[in-house]
Amino acid sequence: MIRFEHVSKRYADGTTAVDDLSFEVREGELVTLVGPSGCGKTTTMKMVNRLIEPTEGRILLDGDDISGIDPVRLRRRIGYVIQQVGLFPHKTVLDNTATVPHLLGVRRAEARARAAELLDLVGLDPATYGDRYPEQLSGGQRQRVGVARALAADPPVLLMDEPFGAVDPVVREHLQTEFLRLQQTLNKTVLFVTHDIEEAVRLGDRIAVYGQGRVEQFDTPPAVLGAPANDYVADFVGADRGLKRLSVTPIEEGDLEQPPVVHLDDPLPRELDARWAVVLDSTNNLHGWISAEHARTAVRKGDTVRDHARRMEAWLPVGAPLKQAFATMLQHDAGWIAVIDENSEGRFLGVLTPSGLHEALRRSTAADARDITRAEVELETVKSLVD
Ligand SMILES: Nc1ncnc2c1ncn2[C@@H]1O[C@H](COP(=O)(O)OP(=O)(O)OP(=O)(O)O)[C@@H](O)[C@H]1O
Repeated sequence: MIRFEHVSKRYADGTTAVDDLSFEVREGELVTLVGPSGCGKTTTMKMVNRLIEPTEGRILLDGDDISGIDPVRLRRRIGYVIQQVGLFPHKTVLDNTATVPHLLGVRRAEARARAAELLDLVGLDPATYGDRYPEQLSGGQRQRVGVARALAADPPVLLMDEPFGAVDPVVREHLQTEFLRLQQTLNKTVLFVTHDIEEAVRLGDRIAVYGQGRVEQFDTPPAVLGAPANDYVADFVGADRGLKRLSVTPIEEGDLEQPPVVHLDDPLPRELDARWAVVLDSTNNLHGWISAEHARTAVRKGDTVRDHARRMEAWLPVGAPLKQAFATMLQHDAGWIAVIDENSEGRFLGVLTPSGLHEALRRSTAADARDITRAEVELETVKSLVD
């Protein structure tokens, strides 16, 4: 979708801002560009909408060399969100959002109706906020209007340059969560600049880690965290990368163990093969659990599992991040957590235990595929937490 082919940018004063960049952002993919200040992220982004022209190489959008596309036409296909949102101070929130479609010839009423939908989509009630002026909004609300405005012309591509950089960490996390949810339905092709590795890892399908003007590693968050390409990347992602990887590694079915299972209407068993069993209903959905000791001591003639089962307080869908599993285990002081398939009405799949969690992390490093020994991959932090 967006393809960089040996792209370099040298400024007149001799600064090489970007040096021989080659990578591709696939359709519907969110790629984060992360690196320290001055490493060339913004330059990379501005070359995509031709605010800056490369000195060498070419950039293709949907297979077309953008140097042959009129910049104004090009920018209609590309939404742009920047940190200083740049809203028009004398226009209302609704009019700010409707500006671009209106400029593109959409009738005013239609543009405003669409703008109202978009404000709703980014979590701002148009009835409450539509008639306000930018100065009457909080920083986070202004950023949302910035996102809504960039989406207004429905461009297939979004460029986002530190869009959540100017708000406090709590609002920032909130905006990130909302943006991820939005992206799940919109499926835009997104290039997202940040200097914050946590943000890059959280949002990116893939991450480009920049050194000075060069991409040092371009890979998925688990791969960057699990197998940094070199010392520079390892240093940049931080010593706690093992922990960070917990947030980007999903629970897979293969990570799960199969405990003994009983059904609600079964007679209460006197003996179980383990200290506890999972209790399912007649459609194999998760109901709860039962402890072996309780079954042994409490059983009376004619009792069924239903009479003694305890409801499950916590479970997770398959695909949830390991961090959530770990947090849930800690919160409930539980040695295992049940995992269900939300797509098939909550069918029980198995349980995740600390050792399953540890194995999942190992898998996620792709260490074996890269032929590096497990000892080289930093798992110690997590290991010490779960052992
Ligand atoms: N017009 C210019 N003339 C000369 N050098 C420039 C110009 N614009 C940017 N640079 C230099 O190019 C390099 C890359 O700048 P760029 O803005 O792309 O970095 P960045 O990674 O986005 O940094 P930040 O996170 O601080 O925004 C920097 O060293 C910067 O000083």
